[in-house]
Amino acid sequence: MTAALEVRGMVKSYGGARALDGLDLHVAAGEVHALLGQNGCGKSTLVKALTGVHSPDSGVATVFGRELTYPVTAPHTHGIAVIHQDIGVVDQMTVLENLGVNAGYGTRLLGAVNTRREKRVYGDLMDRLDISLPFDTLVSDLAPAERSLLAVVRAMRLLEAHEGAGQLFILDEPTAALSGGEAERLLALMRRMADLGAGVVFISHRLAEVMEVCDSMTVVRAGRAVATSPVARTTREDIVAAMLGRRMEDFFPAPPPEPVRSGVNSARTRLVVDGLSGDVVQDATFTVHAGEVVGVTGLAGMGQEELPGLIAGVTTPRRGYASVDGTRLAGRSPREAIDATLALVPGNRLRDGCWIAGSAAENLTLPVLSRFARPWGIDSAAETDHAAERMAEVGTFPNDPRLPMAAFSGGNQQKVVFAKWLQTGPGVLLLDEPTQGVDPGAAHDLLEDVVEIAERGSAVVVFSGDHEQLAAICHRVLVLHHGRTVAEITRASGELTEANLLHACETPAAA
Ligand SMILES: Nc1ncnc2c1ncn2[C@@H]1O[C@H](COP(=O)(O)OP(=O)(O)OP(=O)(O)O)[C@@H](O)[C@H]1O
Repeated sequence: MTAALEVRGMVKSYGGARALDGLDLHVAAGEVHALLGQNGCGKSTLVKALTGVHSPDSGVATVFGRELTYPVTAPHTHGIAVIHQDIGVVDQMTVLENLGVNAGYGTRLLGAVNTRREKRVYGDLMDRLDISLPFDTLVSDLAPAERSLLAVVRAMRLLEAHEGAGQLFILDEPTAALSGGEAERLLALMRRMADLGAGVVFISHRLAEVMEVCDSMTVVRAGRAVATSPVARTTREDIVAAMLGRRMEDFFPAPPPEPVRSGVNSARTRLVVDGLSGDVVQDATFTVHAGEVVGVTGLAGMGQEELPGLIAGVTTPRRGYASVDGTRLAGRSPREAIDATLALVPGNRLRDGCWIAGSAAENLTLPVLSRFARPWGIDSAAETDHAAERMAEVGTFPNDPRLPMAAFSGGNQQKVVFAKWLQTGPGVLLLDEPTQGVDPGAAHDLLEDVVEIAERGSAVVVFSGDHEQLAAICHRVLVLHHGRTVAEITRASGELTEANLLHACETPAAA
């Protein structure tokens, strides 16, 4: 079979640290190939080397038989397209305008874009891919998966403009922010792209999806390929063992013992949400007790993205309120919520969670900076020691608080953001997609911390589209549909399963 991508002995160091240590990789044309590994094992570094963000120190990469020369310029002319999670489509423009952004094809010199012809070309392309997107719809009105489909269509058109080159698509955690049904649409498209002859590399921490869509996989550990095999001949447990270098018994920790919620010995109510409404969320009303882990889920756009910000005062509610330990929040500032010991670990790490140019220590100590204030200024040695301890607790790699956040892999940035809020000992902890982009080993460790903090008496709310995770770690899960709570599934009922949660999200009337 033709090799879409052949990498031999690729090495890349940052300073003294080797991110790639002689990496080998073979991706055949016509297959979906999973590139797997712990956070920081070198996956993004490989992608950056193939797309010219930086050059490797040594090693050879061949795309459809043509060897790349470094630095790689204009990767699309070599047949390489990368679809990132943050896919770079413009919300305020229509689908067609987005498709035209990087395409000069329809234009004549100083002439207008030939819209009819462009629509026909893209229409044919979408037919081949077995998808359809409404050309005149604003991208902001598309479903999340459709934004990714759009990015793929745009990339494919760009590659097809270079006849002769094959097509190598690298999808870097494209489904991380999608719920189950939405992710399926993208998986189907990946399959279709491979069936049309492209080589498709799927970088993901979501192993269920890998098992579903991929033909083969390579596991990378510390910059080297440590396992490669057809997916049909491996198991999820084997993959994780290859990633971590040890077997993991359970993918998720068990929730803490269920607190008693009513009666004389009942656990104290820590969070009250009463009639809270925003743009999407309507009349959210629930309580969370000390020691409880409560999930909130729904399909994309149903309100679970908005609710954490409403509770934490990041967005001012239209109606209703939240209170923490009896203190009613006005909902107008996050500071007020933080003072009431409510912590929100935000979902979009780059937008809300971290200061990318700052060091890990500066990011981590932000909520507790006053502890390091001395008459002469900040005691940065104490600050760094403190950050190193907290980072070790959540297993950040490398454990060097002086490095800028930009030097950490995505999953490790998430661990720093997590540690930042855990250290405040929150009475109420809101976690928005807490393990997005985090590898299964690290996700297990982070969730163990969540369980522990609940055991120590915090009230925890997890907002997530990952139903397997919610079913595993929560005492009960609320399901939102068009902003309203349409179901509450409890562990005690024995009904709290991944399948039931998905069913309740997709067919709310039956829930
Ligand atoms: N600009 C940089 N400066 C210093 N070190 C870096 C830089 N970029 C990456 N690294 C280091 O290189 C290693 C590989 O990082 P990379 O981003 O390739 O990991 P990854 O496998 O993509 O992880 P994730 O699954 O978390 O996205 C990590 O140890 C990371 O800290």
